[in-house]
Formats: sequence, structure tokens, C-alpha cells
Amino acid sequence: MNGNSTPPSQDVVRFDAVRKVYGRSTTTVTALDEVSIGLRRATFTAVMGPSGSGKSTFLQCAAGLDRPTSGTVRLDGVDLSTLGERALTRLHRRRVGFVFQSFNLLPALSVVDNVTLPLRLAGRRPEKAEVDDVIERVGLAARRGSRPGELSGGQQQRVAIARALITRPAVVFGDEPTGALDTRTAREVLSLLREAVQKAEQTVVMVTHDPVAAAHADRVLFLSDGRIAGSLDRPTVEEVAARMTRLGARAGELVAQGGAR
Ligand SMILES: Nc1ncnc2c1ncn2[C@@H]1O[C@H](COP(=O)(O)OP(=O)(O)OP(=O)(O)O)[C@@H](O)[C@H]1O
Repeated sequence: MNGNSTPPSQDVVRFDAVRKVYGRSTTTVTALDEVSIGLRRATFTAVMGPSGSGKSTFLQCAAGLDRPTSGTVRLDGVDLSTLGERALTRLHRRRVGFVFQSFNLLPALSVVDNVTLPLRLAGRRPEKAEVDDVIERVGLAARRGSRPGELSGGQQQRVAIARALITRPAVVFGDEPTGALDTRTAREVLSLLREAVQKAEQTVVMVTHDPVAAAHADRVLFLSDGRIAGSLDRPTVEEVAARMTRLGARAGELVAQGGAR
């Protein structure tokens, strides 16, 4: 079990009629347009869509890094709109893990100190057994004392995954986590995320442009023009690529029509 507050039957991320509008008056952009969707606990979701379709905005709103213009986002049963800045910061430290394309490790800290940073920020003393366990799980037991500059890209992303998992968060959000990695290393990193879902009942939500990466997920959600444009369960690379080609063609048509929204 992962020690979170909602029963497994509930959605760990829940959007109800979420709109996100950037800008004012004549120059507004509707990045999310009445999005309603639930993501189940202990599942791996990939979010895909053409450039500008709202993927990053979806992730930012789901993680409470950005607030919707209207509608409700619930994370682990908590309506994020009810939280002030301090409560949101606490939620980010304890209930949410992040893995970015650019790793975002602290260069002066060792592997162990990078991994345990979220615990220390949350005021918790890291327990040796839990630290050993997570570092073992990502295959870095022999590199505990190394600094990020001494590690390959794939190893650095493993550190970032361990750092995301150490707090046993309700959700790990990935923003193109394999975007900077070669194909083989990317596959290893995706397998680690899969394993976290299957073995540790972790929930993972990942934005990606890569159909191969998306095919590691249980489900792919497609966004187009700020709306959910469908989903694929147990996706194959070919199905994801075909769906993306169709959405890309549609996005191209909209641009040709003057970006009508
Ligand atoms: N801070 C902002 N101010 C104004 N417009 C924004 C802002 N952030 C995003 N947008 C607009 O909202 C829309 C959705 O952007 P978003 O970054 O969510 O798309 P995306 O699918 O992640 O794109 P990409 O794949 O290119 O990263 C785009 O039209 C974008 O220009």
C-alpha cells in the first residue's frame, strides 16, 4: 500500500469541467476547454496531443502548479482550489513527485542527498531502509556517493525517479521524462516507471511526444485543441502513432483556418 487517504476505487486525479484561459479580452487562448476526466490509482497514463493542444497545462493543473480559470481539480481527493499557497507547497512536497526532461538534480549533492531532499524539505528524517530500498529499485546502489555530473543521462534520470518516489506520493508527474535520453536508456527509465505502478501501486501521469514511450502506459489520453479527443487502453506503438497522425492533420487544418477555437 502507498499510505494515501482515498480508497483505491477512487480517482487519484479528477478534473471536472476544467477550463484554463490564458491572456485577456481579445487575445485569449483556451488551453483547456471543459475537460472532465478521472485517472485511477496505480495506473500509468500517458498524455499526448499536437503541439499547443494543452498537455503541459493539463499536467500543471493536475499537479496544482497552475490554477484553472474554472472547474475543479481534485488530487488524492483534495479539491486544489480550496488550498492556499502554503497548503499547496506542502501538498507538492508530500503527495506529488516530479520527473522532468532535464532531470533537475542539484549538482553539488550526492545521489543519496538528491534522493532524500524531498523528505528533508518536508521535515522528515530519511530512514536508511527506505532510502536503500528506493536507490536499489532504480539500480544505483553502487553510485550512492556520486554527484550528478559523474553520472550518465539515464543514471541521472534514475536519481530523479528515486527522488520522485521517496515520499510515496499520490502521483508522479512526468514532463517528457525520456525526452533527453537515447532509445535504450529511455526504455529502461520507462520500465522503472512501469514497475513502480505494478509493484508499488504508484500512479504515474506522463506527458510525451513519443508513441514508443506512450505505449508503456496503461492508457493514453489524447488532447486536441484543449479537449480530450479520445483515449487508448493497453496501447500499441502503431495505434498511438496512427492516432497522433490523425490529430496532427486536424491541428494543421485548424491552423489553416486561422486557429479557430
Ligand atoms: N503562460 C501562458 N500564457 C499564454 N498562453 C499560454 C501560456 N501557456 C500556454 N499557453 C497557450 O496555451 C495553449 C496550450 O499550451 P500547452 O503548453 O499546454 O500545450 P502543449 O500541448 O503542452 O504544447 P507543446 O507540445 O508544444 O509543449 C497553447 O496555445 C499555448 O500557446
